[in-house]
Amino acid sequence: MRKIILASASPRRSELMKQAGLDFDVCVSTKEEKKGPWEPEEMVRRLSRQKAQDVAERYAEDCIIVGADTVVSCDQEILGKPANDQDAFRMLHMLQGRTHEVYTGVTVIEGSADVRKETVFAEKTEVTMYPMTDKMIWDYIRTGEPADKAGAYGIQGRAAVFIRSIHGDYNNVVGLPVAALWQYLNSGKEENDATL
Ligand SMILES: Cc1cn([C@H]2C[C@H](O)[C@@H](COP(=O)(O)OP(=O)(O)OP(=O)(O)O)O2)c(=O)[nH]c1=O
Repeated sequence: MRKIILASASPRRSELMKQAGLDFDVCVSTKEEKKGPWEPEEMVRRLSRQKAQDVAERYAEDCIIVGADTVVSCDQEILGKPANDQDAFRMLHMLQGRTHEVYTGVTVIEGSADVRKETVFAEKTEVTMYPMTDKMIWDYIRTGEPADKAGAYGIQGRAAVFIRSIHGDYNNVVGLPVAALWQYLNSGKEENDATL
């Protein structure tokens, strides 16, 4: 199996890769994310590609680069990380008591500098939240959890108590649809060549 490079600073993505038994190094993209007027699925596909391509430029040897990007979508609005606490409140106030979508895009770049193959895919998970009072939202914001998370919540953390149901891959909400990624990396391989 070729060396895998995770092009992400997200500790959640690293944890999920480890959980899947994948052996990898981390190399973080430093390019500013170029956001455009795209639909959420197109947005996460493009941003995951930007991250993977930026890191791929630093590796001439034969390897596999994985980039990912996660956004929340609600009322035709794309929610990334909140700019500040007020913004986190606005996002959580919008999301509470209803259903929204979480999209994660993944780009896999394989090969060496001479010949590279790019694969891009995206997963959608629907998340339904219980109603939250303003006090519940502010108490949650004070935990500090929303700051670095798309949509201002972490399903894997304290926000778990506000989740009524989900439809789709849980890990996709946490930032990486690791099953789909593992299946892709292992597709077409003989049993003895699997990365388990
Ligand atoms: C909705 C949700 C998002 N998130 C996180 C996943 C992502 O880390 C983050 C969205 O930000 P991203 O820009 O996708 O990723 P990142 O900035 O953390 O890392 P990098 O750009 O280096 O790859 O939100 C959770 O951890 N739990 C959740 O429930």
